[in-house]
Amino acid sequence: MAPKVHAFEEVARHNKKDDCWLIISGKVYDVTPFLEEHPGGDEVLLTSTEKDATNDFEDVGHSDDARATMQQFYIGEIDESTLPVKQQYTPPPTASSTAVRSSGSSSKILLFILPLLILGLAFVLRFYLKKE
Ligand code: HEM
Repeated sequence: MAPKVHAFEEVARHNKKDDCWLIISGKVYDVTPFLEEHPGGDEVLLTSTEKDATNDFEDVGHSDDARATMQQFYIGEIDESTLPVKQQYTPPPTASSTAVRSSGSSSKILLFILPLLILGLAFVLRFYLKKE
């Protein structure tokens, strides 16, 4: 029989002590009956719900025994396309960097306009002084 494919949203709803599902290496496990027996405690299992717990599971370096034990809790596969995409953190532009950028461009304009203004003023003064 083909394994049942679960959507992430559905799996994520099973996040309680009396109803706890985990996603590990693309597979879904209903570990509810194992919570009390888990040598690492029930809390770590509960905090590994609502996400892909593969890293959490592998980071501990579980034994082959643990991997054999988990088989009895297997209830299907996760629909990978429904897993939330890990967002890459891109820091927003800081106030100082935008200030530098904008002050940079406005000072360039000023550098261009200032000599023209001075030149214009010189012409106007010359015109009036000649008249007098
Ligand atoms: C179906 C899933 C899981 C099964 C069957 C399982 C089983 C086991 C077993 C049998 C042990 C004893 C040590 C060993 O044999 O490796 C253990 C320890 C432990 N597990 Fe899990 N585990 C599962 C998932 C998880 C997850 C998702 C975490 C999250 C971090 C976790 C965290 C731990 C921790 C912290 C220990 C204690 C390690 C120590 O004190 O040495 N386990 N687990």
